Amino acid sequence: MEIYNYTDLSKQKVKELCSRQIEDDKLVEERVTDIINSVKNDGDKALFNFAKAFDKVDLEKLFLDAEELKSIAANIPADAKKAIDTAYQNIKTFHQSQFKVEDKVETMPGVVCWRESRAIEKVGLYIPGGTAVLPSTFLMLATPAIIAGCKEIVVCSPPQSDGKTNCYLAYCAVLLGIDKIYLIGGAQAVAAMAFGTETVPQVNKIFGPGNRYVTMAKTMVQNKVAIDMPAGPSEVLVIADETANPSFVAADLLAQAEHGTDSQAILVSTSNKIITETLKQIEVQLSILPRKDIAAKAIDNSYAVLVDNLTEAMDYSNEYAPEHLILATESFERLIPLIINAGSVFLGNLTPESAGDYASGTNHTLPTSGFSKAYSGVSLDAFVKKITFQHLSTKGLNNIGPTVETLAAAEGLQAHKNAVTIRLKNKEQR
Ligand SMILES: NC(=O)c1ccc[n+]([C@@H]2O[C@H](COP(=O)([O-])OP(=O)(O)OC[C@H]3O[C@@H](n4cnc5c(N)ncnc54)[C@H](O)[C@@H]3O)[C@@H](O)[C@H]2O)c1
Ligand SMILES: N[C@H](CO)Cc1c[nH]c[nH+]1
Ligand SMILES: [Zn+2]
Repeated sequence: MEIYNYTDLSKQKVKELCSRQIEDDKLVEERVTDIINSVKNDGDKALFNFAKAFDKVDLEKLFLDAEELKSIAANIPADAKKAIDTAYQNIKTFHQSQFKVEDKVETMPGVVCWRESRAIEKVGLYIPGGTAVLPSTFLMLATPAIIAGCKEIVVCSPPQSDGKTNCYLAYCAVLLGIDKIYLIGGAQAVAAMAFGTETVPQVNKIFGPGNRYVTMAKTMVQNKVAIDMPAGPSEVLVIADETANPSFVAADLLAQAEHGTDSQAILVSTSNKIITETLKQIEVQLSILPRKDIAAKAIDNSYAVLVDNLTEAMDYSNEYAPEHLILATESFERLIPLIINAGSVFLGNLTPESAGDYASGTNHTLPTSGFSKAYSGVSLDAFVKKITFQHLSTKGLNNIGPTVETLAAAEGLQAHKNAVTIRLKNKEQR
């Protein structure tokens, strides 16, 4: 892990350090284009072929039904079942609290405007399953979809080598009342949900994190379906001052590093001592991780920045726009107003990022690669559309009419003007 001194960094270097561009992005784009075209042209046949090529499995069929899921779910260990139940309750509680009915507003006498939410009817959820199968993502996506009232929820996740799914995902399906899991991974799953195949229903919006193939596919199908956001390789930025605990900081950095070799774990600190001790702790903790090779590579692609003060640290973080921001400092309260760009924030020395990954209640599907500059993470809002309504009474028509007539005339749109004039003139027909 390289260490930089913020005062020595040129603007160009900061930009470079904040970019998540990887050299073979072009290659991924070409591969994904081919995959999308195959699914578009050959439907299910392409999906069977990709399962064989990428997941090394000869599938008999492309999904598991409710009976099969129930029988696989029966194998879940009791402690895992309890943990999933607890996480589900917290996620449900937090997302239910996001349900808000907005007030009607009288913008001028007799002119009333308001917004109502309607669920997106058909949604597609992608649950990663390459380097690790993520039942937590199933909870994070399906829970708000159900609360929002989405009618059709299509779930895709890569198949295991036995052509099935694991007991944790199956248990989530049973718990959530989802009666099918499509055994499809990668860009091909995204293409299947975007265009539909003989077996996979086409959806209106695709949600979920994934590797570079999945994320590239999501960005490429956007002229056909909506997507939640680019939620690619996980990343974390930790701001630590001298009140931080280096072993906690190291643990948080490694937690995101173990997701994949292309994950990033960035440390920004006001203290040289904290940086040195954290790096030592990373070595110690890394050695006992089962996924140490993956995490070590991600740590190699990451870096630390030494800053003069916490305000400078926040400046760097806002430029980087991390998926996860950890404020490992007792002064976290005063930093909150300075946060401009971040997917989700973890406050103080006792709040591990893993709490948000699994069970605190916030959603872990978050924008990566600097997209937290413009996107929010998944929430209940992502599963609904907001429809605006307006109603004009006689008083309202009289009040607003002349304004609309004048503006329509200014734009040279006579029919627009007439739609008002005809009503103003025909008082008896109102
Ligand atoms: N941003 C977020 O909110 C968030 C949340 C959870 C996980 N993640 C990230 O999701 C990612 C999950 O990635 P994963 O790989 O474990 O699972 P994945 O399910 O995203 O990808 C696995 C699939 O990738 C496809 N694939 C693999 N190699 C390929 C190749 N060479 N060419 C074409 N397709 C190929 C295969 O179809 C395979 O089924 C990780 O990077 C993790 O950090 C992000
Ligand atoms: N950290 C991931 C989001 O970037 C979510 C996750 C799932 N399981 C563990 N972690
Ligand atoms: Zn994680």
